[in-house]
Order: sequence, then structure tokens, then C-alpha cells
Amino acid sequence: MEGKGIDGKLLLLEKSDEISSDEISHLAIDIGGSLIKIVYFSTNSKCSTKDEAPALSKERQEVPNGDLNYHILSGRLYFVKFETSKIEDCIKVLASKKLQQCGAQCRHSHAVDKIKIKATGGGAFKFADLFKEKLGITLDKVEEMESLVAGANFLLKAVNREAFTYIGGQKEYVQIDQNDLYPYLLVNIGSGVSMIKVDGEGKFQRVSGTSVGGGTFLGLGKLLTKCKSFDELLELSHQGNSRVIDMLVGDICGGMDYTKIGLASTAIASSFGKAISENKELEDYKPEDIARSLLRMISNNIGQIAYLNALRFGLKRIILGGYFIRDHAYTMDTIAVAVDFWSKGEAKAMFLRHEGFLGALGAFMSYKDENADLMPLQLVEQQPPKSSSCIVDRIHNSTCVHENETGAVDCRLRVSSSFKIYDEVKRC
Ligand SMILES: Nc1ncnc2c1ncn2[C@@H]1O[C@H](COP(=O)(O)OP(=O)(O)O)[C@@H](O)[C@H]1O
Ligand SMILES: CC(C)(COP(=O)(O)O)[C@@H](O)C(=O)NCCC(=O)O
Repeated sequence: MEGKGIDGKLLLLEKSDEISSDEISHLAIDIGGSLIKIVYFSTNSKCSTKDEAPALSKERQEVPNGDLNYHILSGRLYFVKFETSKIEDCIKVLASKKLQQCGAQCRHSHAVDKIKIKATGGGAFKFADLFKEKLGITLDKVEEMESLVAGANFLLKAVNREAFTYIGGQKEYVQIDQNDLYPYLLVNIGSGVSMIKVDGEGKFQRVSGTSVGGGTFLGLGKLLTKCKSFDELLELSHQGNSRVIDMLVGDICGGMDYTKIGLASTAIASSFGKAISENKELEDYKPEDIARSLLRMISNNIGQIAYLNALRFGLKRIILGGYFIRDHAYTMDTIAVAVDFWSKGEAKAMFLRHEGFLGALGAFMSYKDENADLMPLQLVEQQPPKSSSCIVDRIHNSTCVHENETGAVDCRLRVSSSFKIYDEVKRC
């Protein structure tokens, strides 16, 4: 299991046993083709030092608002993931932490089999019976595209320093004016890729997609390089040189630019094209060069299709999400350069700090639609990220710290007083 912490330190997830059931109020899950993503809100503030979370509180604050009272729960939103192929591990962790007791339906029933949690992604259908059987809970399905859009809109509107451009190796955070947010093209690079034209809250249309996505990178990468994991493949690509396998314009044109059609000699004419004529076997190529060419081919292709769809609808802003991106410099650079190149600087690629959690966040936000039990969730307070950050990676039972990741969001939930989440969770 991996967790992300915005302000860097070893947040709640270093030891999974540290989270107990009475500290979690809401949880939503996105079960994709490759990964399971979970977003949950916790009033707990177990941080490595006291001063990391000064604003956190378990106290309820009564806030009159018209006829209704609300209470404010202060805490943090946490983000964790599992590999979908290891869904049994995910279920074990949920069972051990009793996180499954944190859905929206506690008020109506204390019976475990009446508990529902919001779930999105194809796996919300595929694994519904498994969740029921092993945890006794019902997955309350939220449509995937709807969730992606709701998650993206929420991040773009409510979280400071969420969106950034990546140009020349530099991140530049962009605070988008809320009145000028729409329309934009949302490109979610998961196992496959969905492209969605977003026109407002709940106003969107899936306009395109491609099956050449993150699953393709990982699947082909595993076959071609013998890498066992995404991280290994990504790491390998750092040391590679794509020119070894990719056929460049210069390779075709005797080292010259193809000026007439605007292609420099260094531009890729054909990804993996050199392999057709060199009479080499797979083993003759270095795995790192293969990983590099593969990453570049897929990222470039997505950038180009994204641009074409932006052009189709006259969209200037392309927002990229999905766990494939992983804040990875070469991936972001390739996509940003592709968009810039093809659009001649007209369109901008923007990335998100919580790129992999759009669906899960969207499903989390949908608790607000529950028959007024839970009033609109609001992120009313949030600390800006500090300079260094890290996450704890517990996949494959290994614990390691990654630098420069982003993560947990300090926030306050506004909930209806008729829905006594905290008490209910303790009673469940
Ligand atoms: N630790 C990881 N394990 C597997 N895939 C990963 C990992 N980190 C990033 N990825 C990439 O992210 C993709 C999945 O992205 P995601 O947005 O979670 O899609 P899905 O909802 O289809 O699972 C994978 O296909 C892979 O390219
Ligand atoms: C089917 C999916 C929406 C599932 O989402 P994912 O689990 O990949 O995030 C996605 O894989 C996709 O959009 N694939 C591309 C299909 C196509 O348009 O050709």
C-alpha cells in the first residue's frame, strides 16, 4: 500500500496498523484495470512531529446555516493505492482497519451488511460480489467518467497549487481562475486512455480514447525488458537512450532536417523503427533503451491524440490525470512537448499533483448527493505543500520513502448535524 502526504513527512501510512476505525469517517474507492485507489478522510493527526498538523482536530463545531446545522470535522484526506491484481491484500487491509464501516449508510443501519461505500472504476462491478462476500459491504457505484470529472473539478477549484505546467524541466503552478476553468480537455491515462471534454460541474462528454495507455507501457515493458514492476521499468527508462531503437528523421534523410515538412533531423520518424533493419535480436538491445523508447512512444502518442481532440473542440487547456504520469519528468516533458509542438504553442498541457486519484476523489465527492444526510463536502482549509515531501511505499511488503511526491490534503468536512459521522463510526 502506498500513501501520499502533502507536507511530506511519514504520514499515517508508515504502519498500516496505526489507523483505527474510529478515526475514519468517509472512504471511497476506485478499482481500475491496474490499480485500486482509495481516498479517505481521517480526523486522526498521527504525524511524525507535532507541528506538522497544527490545524487538525477531532472536535465538532456547530455552524448554523439556515434551517440546518452543520458540524465541521477537521482532518486530512488520505490517498492510498494497491495493485488490482492484489485485491485480496486490499481487502485484508480494509478488514483489519475496519475501514469498510465508514461509508454513508451507517446512520440507517448498524448491520454490517447494510453498509455501502462509494466505488467507481470497472472493478466496482467486477469485484462487487467479492467485497460483499469478504467484507459484507455493498459497493455503491458511481459512473467512472462522472467521477473523473468531479475529481478533476474539485482539485482544480479547491486545492491550492494543484495544477502545473511542465516546461523545460520546470514545474510552474497555475491557479486557474474558477470563472475561466471551462471548457477543458481531461485526459485520463490509466490502463487505457479516456479523453473528456469538460464544460462544467457534471457537464461533460467523453470525446475520445485510446487503448494505447499505461497498461500498454507496463504490459509491453514487462514482455520486452523482463522488468517486474512499473517503478522498475520507469527507473530503467532513466538510463536509456531512445535513439538507439527509434528511427530518426536524420536516419532517413542522411542526417539532414526535413525542412519542407518542418521536421528536425532529431525528430522521431518511426518509433522502434531501427529494429527493422539492424538484424538484431531482442537480447541485443539494452532493456533501458527499450524502456525509454516505449515510454516516449506512448507519451508522445497520447500527447498527439490529446492535441487533436483539443483542436477538434477548440480547447486550449489539456488537463492530464491518471496514475501513468506519476509525476515523472520524462513522461510529462514528452506529453507537454508533443502538445506544444503540434499546437504550435496554442494549447497547454497541465498536470495535477493528485493525478492518480481523480476517480476516487470524484466518488468521494458523490457522498454529498446522498439524500441530505451528508451536506456538500467542502475543502475549506488546506496547507500549501512544503519543499520536501515523501511517501511510504508498502507494495510488496517493502517500505521505502520516495522524495518529491505530494499527498494528503488537510481539510475540513462540512457535514449535516443530522448525520453524526464520528459517533456513528465509533458505534458501527
Ligand atoms: N505501482 C504501479 N503498479 C502498476 N501500475 C502503475 C504503478 N504506478 C503507475 N502505474 C501506471 O499507472 C497505470 C494505471 O493507472 P490508473 O490511473 O490507476 O488506471 P486504472 O484505473 O486503469 O488502474 C498502469 O497501467 C501503469 O502504467
Ligand atoms: C475502458 C476504460 C474507460 C477503463 O478505464 P481505466 O481502468 O483504464 O482507467 C479505459 O481503459 C479506456 O478509456 N480505454 C480506451 C478505450 C478506447 O477508447 O479505445
